[in-house]
Amino acid sequence: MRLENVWLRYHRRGPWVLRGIDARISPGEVAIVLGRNGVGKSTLLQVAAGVLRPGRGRVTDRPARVGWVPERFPADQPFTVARYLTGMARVAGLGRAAADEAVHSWTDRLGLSAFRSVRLPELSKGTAQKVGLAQAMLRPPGLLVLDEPWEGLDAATRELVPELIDEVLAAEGAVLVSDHRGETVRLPAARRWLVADGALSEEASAADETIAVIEVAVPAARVAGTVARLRAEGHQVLRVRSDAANAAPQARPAEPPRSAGAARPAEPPLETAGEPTAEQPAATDAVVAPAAGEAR
Ligand SMILES: Nc1ncnc2c1ncn2[C@@H]1O[C@H](COP(=O)(O)OP(=O)(O)OP(=O)(O)O)[C@@H](O)[C@H]1O
Repeated sequence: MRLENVWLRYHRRGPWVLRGIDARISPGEVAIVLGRNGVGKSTLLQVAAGVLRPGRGRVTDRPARVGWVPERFPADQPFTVARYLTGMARVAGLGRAAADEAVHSWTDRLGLSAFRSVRLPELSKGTAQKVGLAQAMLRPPGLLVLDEPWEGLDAATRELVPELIDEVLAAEGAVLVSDHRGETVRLPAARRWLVADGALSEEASAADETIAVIEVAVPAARVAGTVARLRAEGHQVLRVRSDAANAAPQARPAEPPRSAGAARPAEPPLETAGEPTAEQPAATDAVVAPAAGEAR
């Protein structure tokens, strides 16, 4: 999704809150929107979510399904939790049975089961906020926009927010989130968008300096080629070890993976001391990390 030269003001002659914002977020990415109070973070999120229309400029390629969680859930509605969520699920396009199932599963997951027949205005702020989260997740969103999602939530649900974000990212959704509590330290891979004076700039992400270590199991015959390929792609190979437990026949893939390297015959062993050759046991873990300074 792209924001292209987006300008927004709330009143015809009022000051512009957003002034020519250009930004882009891709599937599988999360961006934290930062900035001092009143600078326009919520405004930007609402434009991204499609709640506000820019006065000038446009938003393109917004995913069809947007989950929008406002900072304050609008609880002044005369519905019970179950009725509200079922209605929202139907609006999101789910059939009756699928809507009931989604409501059941999300109220369970967010600890709302006991509140299904409670009317929205009777909920505490934190419980109402959970209803807001549930309605955004009833159908997996292509874009999830969370305005201060940790505000007022109990500890258990605060822990759940990064999990929900990860699920959206894993399904190739994108996530925008604002946070003044510092809870986004839980999202180390997030991009950081800074709003100031109506403009947006991107801070260097902590993820750019952070190294992640991935353990990869490959058939022993492919080790040398895999190691060579990973190095050629700029990754550091930290260690290669044989893994007797994984060498059992049922742990092997029925067919070797059909990646470009895997399709080749066993490559000659690397000469690095301690690295295995094609004669070593059937399953081996290569531990890799991105090379220092590698971009995300
Ligand atoms: N509905 C509205 N009508 C008029 N002005 C508004 C409205 N909503 C926000 N504003 C103004 O727009 C500016 C940006 O507000 P916004 O809520 O986007 O900031 P924010 O960075 O999210 O603030 P906070 O960190 O306090 O939540 C502020 O000056 C605010 O007073």
